[in-house]
Order: sequence, then C-alpha cells, then structure tokens
Amino acid sequence: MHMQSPPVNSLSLDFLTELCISLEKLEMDKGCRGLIITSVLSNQPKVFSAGLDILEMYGKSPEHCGEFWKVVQEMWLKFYGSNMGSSPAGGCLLSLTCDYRIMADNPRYTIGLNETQLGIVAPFWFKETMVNTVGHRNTEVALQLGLLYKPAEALKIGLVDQLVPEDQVFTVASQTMTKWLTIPGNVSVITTKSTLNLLFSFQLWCFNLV
Ligand SMILES: CCCCC/C=C\CCCC/C=C/C(=O)SCCNC(=O)CCNC(=O)[C@H](O)C(C)(C)COP(=O)(O)OP(=O)(O)OC[C@H]1O[C@@H](n2cnc3c(N)ncnc32)[C@H](O)[C@@H]1OP(=O)(O)O
Repeated sequence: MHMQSPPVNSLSLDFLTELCISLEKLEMDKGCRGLIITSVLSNQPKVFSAGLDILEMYGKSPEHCGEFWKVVQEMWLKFYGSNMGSSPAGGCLLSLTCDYRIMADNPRYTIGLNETQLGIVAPFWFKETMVNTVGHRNTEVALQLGLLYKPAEALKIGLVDQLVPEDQVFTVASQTMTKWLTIPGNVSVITTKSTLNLLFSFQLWCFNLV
C-alpha cells in the first residue's frame, strides 16, 4: 500500500477513513496474507507519515473530534507491516502497529513519540505499544523527553528492526515479507499474535477501547 497524501501523509479524518476502508477490504480478501505499507511522497528526504493531522485537533466540533479519535483507534487496531522515512508521533504509532519495521538509513529521518515536545500526552495505548516494542525503560526515557531517534539509534533500542539503503527499502521489504509468508497457515500466526497481545487486549477492554 502506497501512502500518498501530500505534503506529509498527515493522518487526517479523510485519510484515516480511506486507510481503514482499504485495510478492511484487504482483511476480507482471502488471497491477502501480508501488507507492506510505504510512502510514495515525492519530497526528499521522504516522510513516512507526519502523524496525526494537527489541524484535525484544533477548533473542530466535539462530533468531529469524536469521529476523528474513533478512526485513529481503528487504524491502530488493524496494521501489519511497514517501511519508512520520518515517522513522528502518530506516524511512529503507525509503524509500531506493524510486525516488522524497515527504515531507510538516512540520518535526516527520525522516528519516535515526540508528544511531550508538542505539549501533549501520548495516549496510554501509544505508550503500551511502545513498551511492547522497546521495553519499559526505553519508553520511559523516550516519552518523557519526547525523543525522535535517528535510524541508528532507533535500531539500537529496537524501535526499528532493520536499516537499509534508501533505494533498497522496498526490495528488502518484499524479501522480508516473502520470508514471513513461508510460515504455514494463517491460523497459527494469528493465534500466536493474539497470545502475545493478550494482556494488552485485556487492558484495552478494561478501558472500554475495544
Ligand atoms: C480529536 C481530539 C483529540 C484530542 C486528543 C489530544 C491529545 C492526544 C494526543 C494524541 C497524540 C498525538 C499524536 C500526533 O501524531 S500529533 C502530530 C505530531 N507530528 C509532528 O510533530 C510532526 C510535525 N512535522 C514535522 O516534524 C515535519 O513536518 C516533518 C514530518 C518531519 C516533515 O518535514 P518537512 O519535509 O521539512 O516538511 P514541513 O515541516 O515543511 O511540512 C510541510 C507541510 O506539512 C504540514 N504538516 C507537517 N506536519 C503536519 C501534521 N502533523 N499535521 C498537519 N500538517 C502538518 C506543515 O505545516 C507544512 O504545511 P505548509 O506547507 O502549509 O506550511
């Protein structure tokens, strides 16, 4: 799936709605077993996603905000696999929801949950998704300081799984997907994934988010 919503793939209500509809269609397609998501914006260096569209969170009606927040949660519940450039805040969440993250090795790109730098708070389910990926201590430091990591730093703490030269991102993503798809049967993979997320799912249920 190629994201192309200039200038920076910010996650607006319209963009997220379209994304969720596309994901739902893919979920129902029995022939689809994996998804690589990437940005095809023409800007250089490339942005994966600038995160939630800031304009959606300012001066809008309560109904609009409700609708926006709901679709943000839907997006988070659905994702699979990705490759990317810059991914601040919601863009980082988009990546964290994936099974494997491949980042272009360009020090101009950054990834992280930088909410505190913006004077806002990363919701607990952003935080938990980060803890599940990089552990509690790394998350504590990252979130309190609102850190945006360069590729090498992100790899070091496990925020991304692999760095590759910029022109090879999609090729390597395709090779990685091929490897993951050698695991037989959807059921065992889905069950394993659900088991890994069991505690988190329970927390979400307690907070009435699913
Ligand atoms: C519904 C109510 C809910 C209330 C809940 C309240 C709080 C909960 C918090 C939820 C957690 C928040 C998560 C988020 O995702 S907040 C968004 C965080 N995003 C960022 O901090 C990214 C900011 N952007 C950048 O760092 C850079 O733009 C960049 C992505 C690295 C790209 O840099 P560059 O290529 O140099 O482009 P420009 O900076 O020049 O930007 C180009 C134009 O794009 C506009 N832009 C950028 N980011 C956003 C964005 N997130 N939303 C909307 N628009 C964005 C930027 O203004 C430029 O526009 P212009 O050309 O018209 O000036």
